Amino acid sequence: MLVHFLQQQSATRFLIAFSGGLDSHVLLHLSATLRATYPQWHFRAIHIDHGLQPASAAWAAHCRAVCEVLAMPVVNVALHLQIPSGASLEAEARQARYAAFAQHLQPGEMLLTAHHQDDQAETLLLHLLRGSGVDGLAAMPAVRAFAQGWLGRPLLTCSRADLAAYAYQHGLNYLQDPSNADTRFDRNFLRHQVMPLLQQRWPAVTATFARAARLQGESRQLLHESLQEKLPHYQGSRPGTLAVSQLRTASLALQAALLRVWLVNAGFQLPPAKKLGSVLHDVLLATADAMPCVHWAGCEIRRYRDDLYALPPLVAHDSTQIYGWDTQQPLVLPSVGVTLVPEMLGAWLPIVRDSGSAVTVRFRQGGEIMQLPYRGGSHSLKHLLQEAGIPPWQRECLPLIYVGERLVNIVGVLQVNP
Ligand SMILES: Nc1ncnc2c1ncn2[C@@H]1O[C@H](COP(=O)(O)OP(=O)(O)OP(=O)(O)O)[C@@H](O)[C@H]1O
Repeated sequence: MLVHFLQQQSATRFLIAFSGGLDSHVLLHLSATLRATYPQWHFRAIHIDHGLQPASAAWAAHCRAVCEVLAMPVVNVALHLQIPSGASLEAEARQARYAAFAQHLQPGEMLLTAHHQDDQAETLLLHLLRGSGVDGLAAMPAVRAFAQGWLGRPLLTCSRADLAAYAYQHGLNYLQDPSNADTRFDRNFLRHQVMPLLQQRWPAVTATFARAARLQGESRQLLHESLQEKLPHYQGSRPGTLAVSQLRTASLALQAALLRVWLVNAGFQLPPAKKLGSVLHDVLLATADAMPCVHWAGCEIRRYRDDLYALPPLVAHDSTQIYGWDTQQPLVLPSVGVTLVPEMLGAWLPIVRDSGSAVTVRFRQGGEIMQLPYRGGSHSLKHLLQEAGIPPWQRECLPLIYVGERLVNIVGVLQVNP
């Protein structure tokens, strides 16, 4: 089954996530035995030492030794985790583990983990217990994009018993993590208490659950494809935004699904159900002049006029700063993440260079004026920004380029020539 899985992939380089436990030891061993017959495939392993158990350094040494015997190149990563008080140790370790995998995965390489059918059944149940929808119930896909390559799970069709039989047959010496027996953890409780009971009555329950997850995965994919097709019809007036009025014509279920796809496309973490509800009720239904904001880890949803924005949290910025600019080099403005280049001065550049006029970059304080000769006279910055539809939270962060005391460029919005 590993051969069949690998033959279906476009990748030819594989990084095996090797914890030293039964499942990943079998995966490592199977991969090592394939090398003679399939020289086009290249394998290496990675072991992460989370440093959370007294024996973890000895486990890392064991993994190194196993890889040496199998002549398998291995990357050893030792993590020094600081677990914030109140945080879940498991969740923090997992996050750090996947960050390390991502860091070491080469472009076009596929990370292989040893998740199997029993893991899949447990994952499905855990999601069911959390009240997940199709995304969660699809549990773990066999292949998904990951970092600069992919994450593949070639053993999803094998049961734990199959893997144990293989390990026994080949005399594999694998590690047993004592925490796997601790039924205070939900997954272990399902594994040791719930699944055996279900198996007494429905012997094929593990395979059945895994099939249910696979079917949900297919539904998820169809849904995803159809939503990606629909999304452009809901585009707002500015790049990356959604049109509130258009969204409101959709059913509630479609609104929620479109929001999720939009957020995932933009690389944001999905909101908890309650937050998504707030976006649907408080933001989409707000009056046109309201400026609601809903936020969760790494994301803020804001609305301005008819556009819905998803943004990284705004960082505090000192708008009283004034930068002098010699216009010879680009000017980096770290507080707003913008770099100005001399060409932004347009026809002012030769004048500035000849006359030696001072060029400064400022931010909005209130009361600024811009002269627009082609529209006759002076216009307030506030009015010009409103006219250009710039949302209020962006206004304080827009660099304003001055030649002497004359505002000549509202960066990204409006520029005037001499
Ligand atoms: N310390 C580790 N070093 C390298 N690979 C690991 C390590 N721990 C886990 N893995 C990989 O992840 C797979 C799943 O491990 P495990 O079931 O312990 O993790 P989980 O937290 O339950 O699942 P997930 O990684 O999906 O959250 C293992 O089969 C192995 O391939």
